[in-house]
Amino acid sequence: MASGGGGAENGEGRKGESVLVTGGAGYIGTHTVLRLLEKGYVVTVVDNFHNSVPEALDRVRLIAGPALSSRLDFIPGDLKSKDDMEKVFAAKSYDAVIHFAGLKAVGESVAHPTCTTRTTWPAP
Ligand SMILES: O=c1ccn([C@@H]2O[C@H](COP(=O)(O)OP(=O)(O)O[C@H]3O[C@H](CO)[C@@H](O)[C@H](O)[C@H]3O)[C@@H](O)[C@H]2O)c(=O)[nH]1
Repeated sequence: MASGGGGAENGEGRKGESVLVTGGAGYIGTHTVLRLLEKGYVVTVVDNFHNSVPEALDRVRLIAGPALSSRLDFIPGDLKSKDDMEKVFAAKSYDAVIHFAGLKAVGESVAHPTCTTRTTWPAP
């Protein structure tokens, strides 16, 4: 997160700051989203469920409870699609982006090297 004011430096988070989490339905993503909500951030997840399921975000909402979940938005989207990304950035402004929507399985990267590269280093 950017520095300057607030309590982010001592681990308190900055209430109301908006964070976009790509791949927020994945393993590390869901844990991070939950922690961000607990810290007071407004969180938007973009994910195409390439390697996860919608129920993962349902479980985050269940654990977080209705109050914290009211600060969680989900936008379906593919990082390789310029149209999808324009929708994500038209929806609101973000104070920070955390990029977890990477493909890193060795077998998949050997079988589909172009797709892996374009996803992990977004092309649009
Ligand atoms: O083009 C893409 C590609 C991926 N994703 C999403 O990005 C997320 C990536 O999450 P995941 O595949 O779970 O990766 P990690 O969170 O890095 O977790 C991986 O790495 C962990 C640490 O090694 C392991 O414990 C997990 O089992 C393994 O899934 C998933 O929701 C995907 O659907 C997209 O949205 N778009």
